[in-house]
Amino acid sequence: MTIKLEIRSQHRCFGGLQSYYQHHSEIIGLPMRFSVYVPPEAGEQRLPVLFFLAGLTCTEETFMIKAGAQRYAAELGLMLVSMDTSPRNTGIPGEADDWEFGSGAGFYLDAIESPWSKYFHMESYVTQELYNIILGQFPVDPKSVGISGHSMGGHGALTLALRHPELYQSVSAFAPIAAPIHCPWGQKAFSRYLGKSPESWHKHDATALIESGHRLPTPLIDQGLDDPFLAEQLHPSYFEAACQQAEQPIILRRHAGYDHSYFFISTFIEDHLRHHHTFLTLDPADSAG
Ligand SMILES: N[C@@H](CCC(=O)N[C@@H](CSC=O)C(=O)NCC(=O)O)C(=O)O
Repeated sequence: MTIKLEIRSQHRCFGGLQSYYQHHSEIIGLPMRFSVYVPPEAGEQRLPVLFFLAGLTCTEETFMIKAGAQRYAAELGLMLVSMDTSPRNTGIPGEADDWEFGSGAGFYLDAIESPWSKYFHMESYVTQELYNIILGQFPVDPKSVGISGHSMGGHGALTLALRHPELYQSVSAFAPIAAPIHCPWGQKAFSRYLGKSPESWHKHDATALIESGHRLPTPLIDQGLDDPFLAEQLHPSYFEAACQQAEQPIILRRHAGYDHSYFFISTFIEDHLRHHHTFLTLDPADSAG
């Protein structure tokens, strides 16, 4: 089924095209916005694509404006997709009162607790509706799909790759919330979106998913050591320990002096795009065995 997309704006960028879209989302029940960068190679060719999940307070614009990814995507022939970080204007009282929860803080899961369960279906939106729009209505190779993200979006990238291994062939993250059940951001969001059951929390925690046997393509993870959220919110070492215990390959790089901002992301985005491009253009014959 072709979904009607409203083009909000389009901009030539490094020879490709940066576009912003809005559409009615069946899964959310409200309008949703997303952004796409199509590199210059696109024509008859089907391209690898990278979904980027942004963090708390961000929108579909943040990554495209601040990460500086298009220069490398144009060079590599990689399509980029980013999306808003939650449903908006739902009418739920207080939805936009707290930057850590509600609007701009959908945590890439499907809420099961009222009132959030009526609209907050970000996991299904990203893995089903938006995924099908991108694969069905853009020049994409359906076997070459990567996922990345930052902070809350890094949690989203890791958990969606772990929960839906058939959908994503490459994974990376910047400063992910790597063990949300052990940090205040995660505990606030999970208690309100998912209720009290520990089982439902574990299904959306990257570290717990590794511990329970889920696996993902070797993720590249970058973490700044001057990140003000590192000690209390992010816990990459919990994820690293679980991966070591499970013999899950992982590339975790720690960078002295870098913080949580898009200055950090823009410094290392080239490495992430090259990581995805390598995985997404591997000849299956080379990786068999
Ligand atoms: N508003 C907050 C800061 C919020 C913040 O730092 N958001 C990060 C993601 S944090 C985890 O998901 C972000 O990417 N912000 C966008 C940006 O342009 O930097 C505060 O006031 O402290």
